Parts: sequence; C-alpha cells; structure tokens
Amino acid sequence: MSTTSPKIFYTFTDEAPALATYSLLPIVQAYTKSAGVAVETKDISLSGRILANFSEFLSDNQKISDALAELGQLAKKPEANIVKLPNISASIPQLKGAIKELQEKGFAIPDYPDEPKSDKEKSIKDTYDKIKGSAVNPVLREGNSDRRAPKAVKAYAQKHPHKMGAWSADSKSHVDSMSEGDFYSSEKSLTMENETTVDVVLVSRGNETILKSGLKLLEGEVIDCSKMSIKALVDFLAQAKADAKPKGVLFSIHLKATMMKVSDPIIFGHAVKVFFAPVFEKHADTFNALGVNPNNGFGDVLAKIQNLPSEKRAEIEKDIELCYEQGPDLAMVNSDKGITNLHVPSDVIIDASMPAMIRTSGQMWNGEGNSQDTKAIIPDRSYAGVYQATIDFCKENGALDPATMGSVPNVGLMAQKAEEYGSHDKTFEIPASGTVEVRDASGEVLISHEVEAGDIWRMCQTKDAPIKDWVKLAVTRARLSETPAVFWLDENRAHDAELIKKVNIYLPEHDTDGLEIHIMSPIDATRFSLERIVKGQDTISVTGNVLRDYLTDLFPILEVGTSAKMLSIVPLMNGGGLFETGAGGSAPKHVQQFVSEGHLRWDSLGEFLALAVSLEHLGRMYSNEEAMLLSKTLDAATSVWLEENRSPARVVGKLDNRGSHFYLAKYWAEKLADQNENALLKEKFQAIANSLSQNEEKILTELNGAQGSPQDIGGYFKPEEKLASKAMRPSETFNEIIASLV
Ligand SMILES: NC(=O)C1=CN([C@@H]2O[C@H](COP(=O)(O)OP(=O)(O)OC[C@H]3O[C@@H](n4cnc5c(N)ncnc54)[C@H](OP(=O)(O)O)[C@@H]3O)[C@@H](O)[C@H]2O)C=CC1
Ligand SMILES: O=C(O)CCC(=O)C(=O)O
Ligand SMILES: [Mg+2]
Repeated sequence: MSTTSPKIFYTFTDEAPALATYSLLPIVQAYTKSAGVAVETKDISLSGRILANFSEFLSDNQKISDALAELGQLAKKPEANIVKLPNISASIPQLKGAIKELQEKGFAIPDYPDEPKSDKEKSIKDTYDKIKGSAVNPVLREGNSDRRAPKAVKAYAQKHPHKMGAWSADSKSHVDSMSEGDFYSSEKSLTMENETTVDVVLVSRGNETILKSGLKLLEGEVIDCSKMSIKALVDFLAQAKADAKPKGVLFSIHLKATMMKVSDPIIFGHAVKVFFAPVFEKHADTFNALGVNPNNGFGDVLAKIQNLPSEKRAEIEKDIELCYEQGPDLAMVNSDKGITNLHVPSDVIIDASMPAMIRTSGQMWNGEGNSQDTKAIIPDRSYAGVYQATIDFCKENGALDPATMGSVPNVGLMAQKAEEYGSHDKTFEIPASGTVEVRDASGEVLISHEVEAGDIWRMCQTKDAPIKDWVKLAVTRARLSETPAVFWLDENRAHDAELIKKVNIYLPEHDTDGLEIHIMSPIDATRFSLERIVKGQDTISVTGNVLRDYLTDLFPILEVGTSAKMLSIVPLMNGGGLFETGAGGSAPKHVQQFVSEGHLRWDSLGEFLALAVSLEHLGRMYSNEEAMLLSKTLDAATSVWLEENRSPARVVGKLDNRGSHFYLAKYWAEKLADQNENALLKEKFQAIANSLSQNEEKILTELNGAQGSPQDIGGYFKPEEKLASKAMRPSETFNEIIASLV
C-alpha cells in the first residue's frame, strides 16, 4: 500500500474533450470527493504548453507551471494515476493559430520563426518544435498500450449496429504506394550488443556534418534507420496523379503529419507541389518571395497570396483553377468551404481517415459534396498493405457486419518513446548528396545509407525493457481474455526481423501453455484477423507503435462506429496507471458545431471507462474501499447509460454531451444508492438520485434549451474558463444538485 495521498490527475486538453471537461469534471469531482479521492486537473493543452514554455515572455500573473513535465516525472513513479484525454498534436498551422490567439489575448509570446535568422530565433523555433506534433503522448506513455472494446460496448454495438457502407467487387477504391525508394525498402536495423553512444554524420564530398551527436543507446536496444528517396517519391506522386484522373477516383493523401512531425509534413509538401505543379513552377519566384511553405499545406499558399496586388493574385487564382480542372478530383475535407485534402497537413490523419473511408464504402467526399471512389495515397509501404488487405477483403466479402463481427483488441509497443515516437530528433531532410553514417564511439560505422539532397533520413530506437514488457502484456491479455494473439511483424523488414528474434527469446519466459500465439506479416495478420472477425471471433493484435495507432482506430471504427468507445489502458512500467480516454483525437469538427449551433456531439464514454479503471487502480493501490465502490458503480452506471442509449446525438435539438453527462450522474447516483457495502455513500447518493430523478424533465429542458444558437466560449485554443463553463453547464437545477455534494 502506498503512503502518498490518493489522487487522480485529470488532464485538461483541447477542443471537444476540453469542452466536455467543463461539464463532466465538476460531476466527477463531486462524486469522488465523497470517497476522499481528489481529482486534480493538469493543463496540457496546446495553449497551456506554449505558455509554460515561454514564461520569460509573460508577466508574473500570466506564468503557469509546466504541467506536462510534471506529469512526465509522475508517470515514472508508482503512485501515478493519470486520466489522459486526447490533445492536439499540433501541425504548424495549428501551432500558429494558437500563437496568434494567445497574442491577441495579451500574452506577449513570440511568433513562430519559419526561417530563424538569429540564435535567439533559432532557440524560439526549437522550443516551438518541441511543442508541435506528438509532444504529449510520448512523454506520458511510460508503458505499453492495452486498447480494447469493453464487453458492454461490444454487446451494445452488436445489438444496435451502426451504419456501414456497402462494398462491391467493382469498387475502384484502392491504396497506392511506392514500389521502390521508400522507407520500407531501405530500412536497416541493429540490436546493440553493448551500451554505446552514436553520432549520425552526413559525409558529403569529403565534408562531414554532424546531424546528431552523443546519442546514448542501451544494451539490447534496437535501432532502425531508413530513407525516403525524394526523387522516387515525386515520380510516384506524379504517377498517382496521372493515374487517378482516367480512373475517375479521388486523389487523396493519407499521412500522419502530427505524429511523424518531421518526415510526414515534408512528404505532404511534395504532394501539394506535385498536385499544383504548374502553379508552383510558374510562380516560383513569387512564392519564394512570399515565403510559401507547401509543407504547411496548400492553405498556406492561399493565405499568403492574399497579400499580393489584386492583379497578380487573380492570375495565380486562375492558374489554380486550371489545376483543379485539369487534375484528378481531389478528396475534400469540407466541400462547402472548399477545403481540400491538401489544405492543412493535420486535417486528414491516416489513423482516423482510412477507417472512415472504409466504413463509407471506400469513398470520400468530392468537390460537389458527393461521395466517390478514392485513390488513397500512402507513399511508404511499411503499413499501407494493411489497408489494401482490408479493402480487398471488403471487395471479396462485402462490408463487415457490426452486428456479428468479432473484435481485434491491441497490445501496442510504445513505452519510453519506442519506435516512431523516438524518431523526431533523428529525422532529417538531407541538405546535400552523400552518405549518412551511424557511427559508434569507436568510430565504427554501424549503419549507412547513400542519400541525395532532399531525401528524408530517419532513425528510430526501441529499448529492450519496453519490448520485454510488451511481450509480457501480450501473454497476459491472451491469457485473461482466452484469445489468440498475433504479433504483426514482417520478417522481411529489418526492424521487425530484430523484434522477432527478441519475441522468440522472451515468449518462452512466460507460461504460454494452451495459448495460441502467432507471428505474421501485417498483411497476413490483417487477412487472418478479418477471416476470424467475420466468424465473430476475436484476435489480439500485438504490434509496434504505428500499427498500434492505426489498428486502434481501424477496428474500433469498423466494429463499434468510433474509437471513442475504447478502453485504453497504459500500465506504466513503474507500477502506475495511465488511463487514456478512447483512442481517437480531439474532434475539431465538434467544436465548430458547438460554436455555431450550441450542440456538442462529443461522446465522453471513453472518459467514463477511463475513470472507472483509474478509480479501480487507485482503490487497489491505497486499499480504498470507497474508490473501489465508485469504480464498480460507475461501470454499472455506464452499462445502463449504454443500454438506455444516452450517447449524444449528432444533431442539434437532441441530447448532447451535457445531457449525456446528466444521465451518467443520475445512473451513477442510483447505483451508489442501490449498493449495501457503504451506508454513508448509500444515504448520500440516495438523496442525489432522488433529486436528479425528480428534476429530470426540468434539467433536460434547461440543458437542451441551451441548444440552437451560436455560443461564445471566448477562444478556440484557450477558451475563457467562465464563458466555457457557463456554456457547458447551462442547467442551474443540475448545478445546484451537484453543488450540494461538495
Ligand atoms: N490521443 C491523442 O491525444 C490523439 C490526438 N489526436 C489529435 O486530435 C486532433 C484531431 O484528429 P483527427 O484525426 O481529426 O481525429 P479525431 O479522432 O479527433 O476525429 C475524427 C472523427 O472521429 C469521431 N470522434 C472522435 N472522437 C469522438 C468522440 N469522443 N465522440 C464522438 N465522435 C468522436 C468524430 O466523428 P464525427 O465528426 O463523424 O462525429 C471525429 O470527427 C489532431 O490535432 C490530432 O493530432 C488524434 C488522435 C489521438
Ligand atoms: O500521439 C499522437 O499524436 C497521436 C496518438 C494517436 O493517434 C493514438 O495514440 O491513437
Ligand atoms: Mg490514433
């Protein structure tokens, strides 16, 4: 039993989950207080992280502490108990949007220097670059991941299946990937025999440039290095564009520019340049003078040409129009507003976008607002085959049926910045042709690649202890759920081949008697899992970090309609618990809807599930019976909530996020009133349950009555607490009942 006081840290993040927090957290805090459990917020929002990192630019009353760093430290301690909501992993346009809003609010933080000129600007850019992209998750994820649909969620989805677009064999939708020159074809990997320190050096025409120096590697650590040939990429993109037009399919690029924050924006930028090639060629000088950066999306071009004299602007706009006319149709993010797939690198993120496409018969939206077959461009082949295999399966067998299909839970390797999460500071856009060498302390070259100017070279690292822990977690999950487990590892990929060696060493350290455990390539594993899924059978996917990300959106979206309904546990390697809410992101579209019509369709089911496991973890750790009881009753309440279909509706005028929280509070109070383990809590919550029940109609009228008109929350990246709280807690009756608990 721990001696520290029981506390749950609840992260305050961004966009829809942050809005939902204004409504849900006061309820949660009031309920848990009864059990002596404090729930404290930690601001890890994009705006919070910016302010924490630029303290020296702020007045004393504007300064805030670095909550992410604090939580990162905590995650390494046994007492860690963190409920983590999705946060923005910011692309440059998102980062700049947040900076602008904060500046307008009177925070004198610096602009993002696109092309830093002085040392001071370089240091500002470095700090911002640490805030951008996946800057939160790798810090908190000091453990591997266990994501699955809880039984109640799966049962509900089978009883009330969501809509699934039909598939036919003549669908023209497909995945298009490079056939050479990608990361997949160039990967080299090694396991360190001893602890060592390496440098990454570019040797070019006799000159040496240190790209990274003094990188410490542990014994048993796996490194992998690969490059993307830009020449091959550009040829491929041009070919894909030429192929899409006669096939009549949408041109759509699917990347992870947020998580792969160095490599993927560059790849995205090439796609922008290839699609709008005539414009970039003809107006190269103007774009240079304007400082256009295609890596930030075509939106950057459109924004920057606004500053041109009207005649020049009109000429460029005409050339852009011509590109649209002559090129293939582009997949749209918002056809009403003319926002295309190429506008912003973070609008289409592969983990969410590919499953959404597969759920919709392989189609995406075109410029007319109609759905159309799509060429999904995923340049690198490392994982693209998983989507093609799924599409092939749907073409052969028709759409999957959520009413009968099985499940694919995931055990994912991600602890201690494993794999791609550790690549950010070791990914480079190569400035000159030559050789990139990884040299150990003795100067021996461990890995080398021939490169050309513009190529992307990257190195990932994976420590041994997380791999061991991952194998153990896979066996534990297979045993507990009596489900076959498949390691999705491709023996033909250098990195995976190293991992297979380790899996073969670590698996025998566990009791695997009677368990069905396989190692298969991602494509074979997809097929294997899908063949089982249609028979209603479950198969655990045991994967690396990227597939963890992809599969925990893919299967949940197909199985239960959204990854928001996933239980997402990270057993921290030092004994603590990180409980993530759902497996999706922060749903920017939901905020737009809330601000324009006062309806928030964010589903907080992920938060309910995470909170229940967090309370259970705390209860066990501190032998706190009340916390255990709160956990048990919250789970029971969540089941009723699902059964009674209290998820937020998608459309204005019907139950939204706030109303859905009312029902959770009601059912939770009823379950606490029903139990006989703790008389004090029983009595306390009997009164609450009665008040909530008697006032149900009044509260719902107050909550739903607040819908239908635009909402002012005083900001996007940093809403004003008072306004946001007022908007998210519009029922005085409900607020008073909750306040009576505190
Ligand atoms: N763990 C994390 O912190 C993660 C963060 N992100 C970040 O989130 C942002 C948005 O990413 P994006 O790729 O658009 O993915 P999102 O998961 O935010 O959104 C995709 C769609 O999924 C549905 N959805 C997701 N969560 C919920 C929920 N709780 N309730 C109801 N519907 C939900 C919504 O569909 P509909 O609109 O049809 O209702 C939404 O538009 C980015 O900044 C990204 O970096 C992304 C993934 C994970
Ligand atoms: O870390 C990120 O940026 C995204 C994480 C994500 O999408 C996930 O964990 O599913
Ligand atoms: Mg994801």
